[in-house]
Amino acid sequence: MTGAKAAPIFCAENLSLDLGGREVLRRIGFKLGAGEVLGIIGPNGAGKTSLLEILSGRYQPKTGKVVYKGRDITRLPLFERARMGLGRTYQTPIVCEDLTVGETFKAARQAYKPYLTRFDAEYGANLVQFRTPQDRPNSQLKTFERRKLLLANLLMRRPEVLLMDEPAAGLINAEIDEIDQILRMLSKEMNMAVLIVEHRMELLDSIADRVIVMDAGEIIAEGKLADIIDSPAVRAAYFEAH
Ligand SMILES: Nc1ncnc2c1ncn2[C@@H]1O[C@H](COP(=O)(O)OP(=O)(O)OP(=O)(O)O)[C@@H](O)[C@H]1O
Repeated sequence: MTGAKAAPIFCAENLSLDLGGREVLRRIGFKLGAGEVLGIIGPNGAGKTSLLEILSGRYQPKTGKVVYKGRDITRLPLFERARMGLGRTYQTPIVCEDLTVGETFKAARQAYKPYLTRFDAEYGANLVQFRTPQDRPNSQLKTFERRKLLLANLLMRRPEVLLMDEPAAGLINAEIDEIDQILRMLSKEMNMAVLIVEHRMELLDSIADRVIVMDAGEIIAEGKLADIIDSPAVRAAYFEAH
């Protein structure tokens, strides 16, 4: 069973957030099922990244809850959420420039206990078809290789929920197609729940089961991308000045 019909594994309930004395998120809620891909779109400043920060544990909300597998994890720090199976990726794929690919895998294997094996590292690399030689310095990696390296490092811990901030940023079309295939496989074959903040409509159109549109800190539309993208509320958010 896939999509919205699956039991939710990850939920946001009534999340609000103040930053710099201003309310940047208001009453945000959604449910994410195992095997489901939920896209989040919205104009600049809508609050998408702030929401990811709450979901992954960097920000504490003013109100509301983050629930993972039925457990309230709102107060748990980032690393504890990671241990429980929540993976987060960032818009900019930052790797340690002084390490090689092999050293990066080793550091990821030993990031926290239980330490993972080379077999786990190979498993992660195979999932994203990362074929760059182990002795290659990270400083020589292109954006796509950096993204894949970080994703492989994440996947070797076998997360059940992925929170992704613009996984297609800085990629060319052929690379976006590959990311599309990888995300499809992770969600539909491996049953991971995937939440993606993404500006590339073509990627979301292809893989998102459902999309949430945010504007000025609120959810203004939700549904299949094709059904909501031309709605008056969404058009107003994108094309009318606030
Ligand atoms: N640390 C901060 N202090 C004060 N205001 C902030 C802070 N971080 C973000 N904001 C404000 O919160 C609002 C939401 O920002 P956020 O980065 O979450 O939006 P976004 O939808 O991710 O935008 P973008 O698509 O440009 O990345 C914006 O108005 C932003 O200026």
